Amino acid sequence: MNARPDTIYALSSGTPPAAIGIIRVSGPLAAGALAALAGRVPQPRRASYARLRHPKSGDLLDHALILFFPGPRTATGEDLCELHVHGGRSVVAAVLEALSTVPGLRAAEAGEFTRRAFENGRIDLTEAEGIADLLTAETESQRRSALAMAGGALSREIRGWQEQLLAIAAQVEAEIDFSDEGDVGAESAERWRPALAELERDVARALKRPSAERLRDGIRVVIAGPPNAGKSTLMNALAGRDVAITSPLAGTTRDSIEAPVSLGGYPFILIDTAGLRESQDMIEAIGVERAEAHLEAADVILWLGKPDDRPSGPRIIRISAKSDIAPFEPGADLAVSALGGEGLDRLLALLIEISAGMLPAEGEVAINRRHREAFSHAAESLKNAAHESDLLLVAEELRQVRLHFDRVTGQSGVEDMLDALFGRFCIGK
Ligand SMILES: Nc1nc2c(ncn2[C@@H]2O[C@H](COP(=O)(O)OP(=O)(O)OP(=O)(O)O)[C@@H](O)[C@H]2O)c(=O)[nH]1
Ligand SMILES: [K+]
Ligand SMILES: [Mg+2]
Repeated sequence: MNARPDTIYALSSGTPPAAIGIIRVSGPLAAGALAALAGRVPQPRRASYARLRHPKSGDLLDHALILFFPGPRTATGEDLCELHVHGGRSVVAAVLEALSTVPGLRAAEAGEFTRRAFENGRIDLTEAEGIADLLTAETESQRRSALAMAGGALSREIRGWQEQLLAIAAQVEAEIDFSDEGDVGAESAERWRPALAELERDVARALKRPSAERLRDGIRVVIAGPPNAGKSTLMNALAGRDVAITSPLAGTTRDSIEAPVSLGGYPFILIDTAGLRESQDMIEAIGVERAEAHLEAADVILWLGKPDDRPSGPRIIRISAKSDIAPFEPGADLAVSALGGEGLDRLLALLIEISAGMLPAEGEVAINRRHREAFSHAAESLKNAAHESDLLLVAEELRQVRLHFDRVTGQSGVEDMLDALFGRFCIGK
């Protein structure tokens, strides 16, 4: 970073018009910006009323609430101020324009406030990721996991591991020094091995955590079966809206249709597919191929065919469909009438029960691909260390483990991913 960073500003609240608009200014000139527009800098961390005037023309822009937060104990780690103005389009535009005339100020880029928080050590990388996830969270389970991550749940855990690692490494180093002096007793040696094994277990357990990608994109529920089984009707019933065309004609659905839905606070992607049959129709045949590909990638399959014909897959709910007019299929898990509503509640409950195991529990964080990669490298090095007898090599493996942990929290080797991460944020965050 520069010795003296730019002072940046942006509208941090939602798109106008709105009741209020909150404009944030961060950087060494934040107080100066307040002085330029409000004529004074208020007492730290106290909201106060001010008339905002254009610094050049002196025109009255708005009546506002202003706040000043002196760094470094602020959201960005810098001097920070907020202008709570009326959220009309032209009010916000006028105040932003006025700020642009203050020398040394410039408009913030997407995610730049959060990036400064990271660069100034206010948050680590996992917390920044948690904030990014929180901004896009649409379901309860996404919000809970993102909140835990943003609140530092994963950082705290890694900090704990780093401490254990440090203690182990110190003992290994001490043994290396002793063995140089040639007086190490074999039985006093290697007391650190159990601690190493424990750390290895902890990291292995973390690797089994639910995937953040699945949490973000939803659990893939594929509705499949022969033509006219009632798949699209069930899709519409579960989605609560008319997503797919239904009709008495077999072969109505020819392409797959996806609908993201939130059920019981969990994110799902419902996928309706073409009825599985040998078809002479080329387009329908392609649809059937797609259906089979979806079945391969499904997290859960809702099977509406004969229970014995079911495809192989991890989790299958065999549904005896059209229970209002059709007899129960022996071997099915439950009877459902998508039109009449019978069995829909039980199906929903079953889906949610299955999903609960795939998504993070209360207070637990899901880990993303980046975390997973670093953790599996760390696990690999921990394993190598555990099987190594040469203490110098053990020490080297432990050093590698530390670097992998550092990568997760952003202490090292992450420059390449920072732009990608902070680019996910909107301007003003
Ligand atoms: N009585 C009754 N009819 C149903 C039910 N579900 C679907 N149907 C009817 O069955 C017919 C076929 O339903 P679809 O939902 O189009 O079946 P599909 O499996 O998507 O059919 P394809 O896309 O052609 O493979 C339609 O006429 C629906 O109204 C149900 O629960 N009860
Ligand atoms: K049909
Ligand atoms: Mg259909």
